[in-house]
Amino acid sequence: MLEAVLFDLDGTLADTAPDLGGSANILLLQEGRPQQSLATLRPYTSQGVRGLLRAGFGIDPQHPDYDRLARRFLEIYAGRLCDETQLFDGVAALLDELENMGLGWGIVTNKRMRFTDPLVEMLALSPRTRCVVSGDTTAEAKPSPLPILHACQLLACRPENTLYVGDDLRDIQAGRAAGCLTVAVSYGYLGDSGPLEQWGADLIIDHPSELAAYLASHARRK
Ligand SMILES: O=C(O)COP(=O)(O)O
Ligand SMILES: [Mg+2]
Repeated sequence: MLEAVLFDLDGTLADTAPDLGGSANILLLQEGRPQQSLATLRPYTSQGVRGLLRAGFGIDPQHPDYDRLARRFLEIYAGRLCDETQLFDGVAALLDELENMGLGWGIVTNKRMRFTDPLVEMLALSPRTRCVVSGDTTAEAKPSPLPILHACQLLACRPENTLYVGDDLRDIQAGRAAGCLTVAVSYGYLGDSGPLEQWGADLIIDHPSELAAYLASHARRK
């Protein structure tokens, strides 16, 4: 019997790529570098600042300019967390459906708290989500199972009766390591982790409505 559904944030609940990519382009402009299209930056947004600096500047954390550029990028992003960010099509209806079914849902993201908390507020999800676990809430971030296990404690649900939904290989790895059922979404950022059919997810969906349909046939009222 399903007890709860936990979601990744970037690339799963919310399309944060326009603000992350937009922030990267502001930084590129300030540094006198050429702009990148959102289509180019989009797959890298799954890896947060590290991915965007790799895409925009071709640098990794070992590079001497990395810390300075990462700090600047995060300052810029903090000022435009939700200018263009919105829930993916079908997410609002899915969350309504979960609540109608009496299933609690929560957020487990690798985004840091200082960005997650205001963004969740601006997306009007704060009163609805049963937990917000960020990349720095627990000692380790995904692909460690710790954040998901922490969320299960907060929701008082058993991992084996919980779905974890995400758009990156590390989401599926974390969910499986926590003992959850896992769902991979193909509409997110996917990253560079190879075909999602090979991630080992229990279910793959192309649109949030497919999860609603799956839950309607599997979930029981609490
Ligand atoms: O900001 C990140 O590092 C990625 O965030 P996510 O875990 O919600 O996809
Ligand atoms: Mg994601």
